[in-house]
Amino acid sequence: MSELPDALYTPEQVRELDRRAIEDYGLPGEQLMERAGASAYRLLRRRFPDARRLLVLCGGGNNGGDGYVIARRAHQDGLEVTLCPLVPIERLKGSAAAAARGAGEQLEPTAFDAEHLAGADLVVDALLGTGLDRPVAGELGEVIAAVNAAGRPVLAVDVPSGLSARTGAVLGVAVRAALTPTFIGLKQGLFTGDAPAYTGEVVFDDLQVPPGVYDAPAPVARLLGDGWLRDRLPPRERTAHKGRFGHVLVVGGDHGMGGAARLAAEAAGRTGAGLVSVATRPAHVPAVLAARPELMVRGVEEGESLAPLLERATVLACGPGLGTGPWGRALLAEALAAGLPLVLDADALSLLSAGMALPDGPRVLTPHPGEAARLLDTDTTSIQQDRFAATQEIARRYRAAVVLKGAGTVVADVERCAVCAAGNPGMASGGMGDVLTGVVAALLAQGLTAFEAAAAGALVHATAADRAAAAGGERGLLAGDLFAALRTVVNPA
Ligand SMILES: NC(=O)C1=CN([C@@H]2O[C@H](COP(=O)(O)OP(=O)(O)OC[C@H]3O[C@@H](n4cnc5c(N)ncnc54)[C@H](O)[C@@H]3O)[C@@H](O)[C@H]2O)[C@@H](O)CC1
Ligand SMILES: [K+]
Repeated sequence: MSELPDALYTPEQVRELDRRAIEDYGLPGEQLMERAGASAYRLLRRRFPDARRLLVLCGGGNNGGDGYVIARRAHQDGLEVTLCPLVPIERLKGSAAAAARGAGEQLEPTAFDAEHLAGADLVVDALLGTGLDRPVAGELGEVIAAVNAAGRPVLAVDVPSGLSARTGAVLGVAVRAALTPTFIGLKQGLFTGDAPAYTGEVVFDDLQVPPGVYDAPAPVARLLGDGWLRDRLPPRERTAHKGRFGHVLVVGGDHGMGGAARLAAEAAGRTGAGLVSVATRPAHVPAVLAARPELMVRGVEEGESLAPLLERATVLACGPGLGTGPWGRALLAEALAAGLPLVLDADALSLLSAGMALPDGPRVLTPHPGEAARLLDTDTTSIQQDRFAATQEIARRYRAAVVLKGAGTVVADVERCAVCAAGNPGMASGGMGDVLTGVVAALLAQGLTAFEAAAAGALVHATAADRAAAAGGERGLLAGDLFAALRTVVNPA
C-alpha cells in the first residue's frame, strides 16, 4: 500500500470536507471534480500503461461525474473508450451533469452490454461512491456481477461501488477492484470488513484543497502506521534494567492447551517485557520450560491460589487455552480480583460473556468476531456488518480498550478509534491470537496505556506477520514464526 495519511473519516465527514472546500474556500465543485478525474486518470496511466481500451461505467451522482472526466481525458489521449452511463445523463445534476456534457461532446455514450467487458483492457468503476445509501440490486447489481465475473482489472473511483465507505461491508454486491484512487479524505470503510478483498491498492490524493479545509471535522479514526509506532517505541535508555519493563504473568493452558500459554508468553518476551511468568497446568511445566528457559513457569493445581505469582506480576494476560471449566474459572476470578492491568482473550472472553464480573482498571479485550458476537449477545454477521460500531459498543459495555481481530483490525476505547490495515491471510491459523495477547500484555508492561497497547499491539503483530509471510509465504505461516519478526518490529530503525 502506498503512503497514506492517517486521518479516517465517515462519508458524511468527507462530504463536509468537500463542502468546506467548495463553499468556505471558494473552490468550484466542477474544478474539484476535474481534479478528481484527472488524478484518477494519471494513476490509471501510471499503473496500467499498456491499457488501450477502456470501459468506463458511470452512475448518476458525483462519482459518475468523476467517471465522465476520466472518459473525456482518456479519449483526448487517444485511448479507445466505451462510455456507459447506467443512469440517463438527463437525470444528472450540477458538476456531474457538466462533466457528462463535456464527455458527451466528444464521445457517444452507449448502453452497457456484457460484451463490452471482453473487449476492455481495463474497467473504470464510477457507478457509486460515498453516496451509496442502500443495498445494490436490480440492473446495477447485474452489471457489477458481470464486471466481477469478467475478471478484467478494475480501477474503482473513490470507493468500489457497492462497498460501504462507512463500514467496509458489501451492501448487496460490490465491485472487486485492483486499484482504488480516493480523494479529499480517507474513508474509514476502505480498510476493514470486506474492503481488503475489494479495494485492491488504495491511493490517496487530497486534490490540493487548501490545508484549512482539514481544520474540521476531526477524523473519527486513525489509520495505524509505522510513524505512529516509532513514536511509541523509542530506543531504550543505555541504563535500562529489566525492572523497568514490567512482569507479565500469562494465565492459561488447561489440559491439552499448554501451547497457547507458551505462545503468549514467548510473544511477550519477544515484544520486550522485562520478565515473563506462566501459570499453567502442572503437566505443561517441563515442556514450556524446555522450549523457552527464559520463562518462569509454575504449575497450578486445581484449587491452588495464584497469589504468590500475582504479587510479583505487573500485567496479566488471561485466556490462552484457559478453558471454561472450574480450573480456568477459578484462576480468572482470582486474576481479575488482583486489580492489575490485564489483557483478556479467548476463554477469558467466553467467561466474561457468561457473566463473570469485571472490576475497574486498565484492560484490553482482544475478541475475534465470534467472541465479539458473544460479548454483545448477537451474531457474527451483525458484528461484521459494522465492525466500528461493534468494537465501540464492546468498549463501552466492558469499559475496556478493544481489539476486534480480522482483516482490518479495529481498535477502540470509549474515546478513540484506530484501524490496522497491515496483516495477511496467513494469519488465519491457530495460535495467532495467543501471540497477539502476549504482544499487547508486553506493551502494557512497558508503560503504554490500554488503548495504545491495544493499537500498537495490533500493528506490531500484523507487521510481524507480514514480515514472516514475506520471508516464506502466507500459506503455512505458523504463530511461532512471528517471534523472530516481532523483535525486528519493536526495534524500529
Ligand atoms: N464535488 C464533490 O463533492 C466531489 C465529489 N466527488 C465524488 O463524488 C462522490 C460522491 O458523490 P454523490 O454524493 O453524488 O454520491 P454517489 O456518486 O455515490 O451517488 C449517489 C447517487 O446514487 C444513488 N444511490 C445510492 N445507493 C444506491 C444503490 N444502492 N443503488 C442505486 N443507486 C444508489 C443515490 O440515490 C444518489 O442518486 C464521491 O465518492 C467522489 O467520487 C469527487 O469528484 C470529489 C469532489
Ligand atoms: K466507484
